[in-house]
Amino acid sequence: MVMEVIRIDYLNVPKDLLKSSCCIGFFDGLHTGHQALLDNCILKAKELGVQSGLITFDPDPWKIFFPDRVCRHITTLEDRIHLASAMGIEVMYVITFSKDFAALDVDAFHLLLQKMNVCHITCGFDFKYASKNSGNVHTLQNQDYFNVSVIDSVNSKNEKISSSRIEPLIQSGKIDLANELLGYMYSIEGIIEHGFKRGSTLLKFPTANLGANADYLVPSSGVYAGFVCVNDTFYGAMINVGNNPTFENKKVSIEAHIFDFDQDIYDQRVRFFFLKKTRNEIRFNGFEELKKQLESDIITCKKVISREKMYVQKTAVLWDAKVFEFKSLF
Ligand SMILES: Cc1cc2nc3c(=O)[nH]c(=O)nc-3n(C[C@H](O)[C@H](O)[C@H](O)COP(=O)(O)O)c2cc1C
Ligand SMILES: Nc1ncnc2c1ncn2[C@@H]1O[C@H](COP(=O)(O)OP(=O)(O)OP(=O)(O)O)[C@@H](O)[C@H]1O
Repeated sequence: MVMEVIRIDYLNVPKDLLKSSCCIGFFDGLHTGHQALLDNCILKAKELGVQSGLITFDPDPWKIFFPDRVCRHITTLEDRIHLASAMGIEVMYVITFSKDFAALDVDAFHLLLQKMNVCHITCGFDFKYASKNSGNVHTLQNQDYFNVSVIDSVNSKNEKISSSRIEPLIQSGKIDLANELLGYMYSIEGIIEHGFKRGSTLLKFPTANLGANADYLVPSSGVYAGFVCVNDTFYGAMINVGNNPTFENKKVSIEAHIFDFDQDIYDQRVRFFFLKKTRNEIRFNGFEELKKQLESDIITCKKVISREKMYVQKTAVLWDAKVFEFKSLF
């Protein structure tokens, strides 16, 4: 079923919205902590016989208050919409975040939710809202319009799972740990661009170069076992992030050698999935050394991918894709 996406600009709420049970927050990453909120929200919707909804904000509040700061994310708004739908949410309310919206007091915020026909709210124990974060779970529970479920902290290793905990894991290359907290494989979407063509000519290792959407967090330099999703199919791949020190490139590139793949995908929109970092980027003394390393990278990355079958399947389901089985290791 296609999820409905409804924009709400300031207090202009479309008329006749259906009754809903909603969870509320920014939800970058829709990680395993967020997923507990979604599960409760969907359960309550079923109990009450109403739609399940997710209320989020766009743009990121940080962009409104600090417009000059670089602000990267685990997921774009489009990803959040896609993942929420794949996780069973029926309607997504995207509230335009502005200085006026941020200035609403607690009562005005409650009134907005009532106008949206929300009859149940699910939020986390630390949810804050309204002007200067004056609203919290206690003020939310102390109004008369809707019921509230507060979800206790979902932890890993005695620490709350949060978007801000996952971000540095991605940026430092600890992708396997980030994936554990996300519950699926981290990914970056973009368009395949032309590289320097050394891969296909001199190295005989063709690579697809990703012109990544600038909203995403980029994993640190190094080689990763992962996948490239082309036309709803996950192809096993080894991905390099870095400036190719052997060739002293000026710019950091994100490129993948896709296993058993020979399609022309220039200018296509694709998604790179990161499973696990296998090594750092190295400066080699020429093509031959690099080529030898790439041959052994294939074996290492195929082994990593073969070990993580369940995990991969879970991510593919979220992205409505099938997984292409690459040829044997040798
Ligand atoms: C799995 C993989 C690992 C790589 N490792 C390195 C590396 O350690 N050092 C390096 O300088 N370049 C590395 N590269 C990048 C190659 O130098 C690059 O693919 C080659 O120069 C072709 O670039 P082009 O597509 O822009 O022509 C790696 C590429 C891949 C796909
Ligand atoms: N681990 C968690 N356990 C329970 N509730 C959570 C957890 N993480 C987030 N929430 C709740 O999910 C909603 C969305 O929160 P938010 O988008 O701020 O996520 P976050 O991961 O805490 O982000 P950040 O790290 O940027 O603060 C809020 O209601 C929040 O209280």
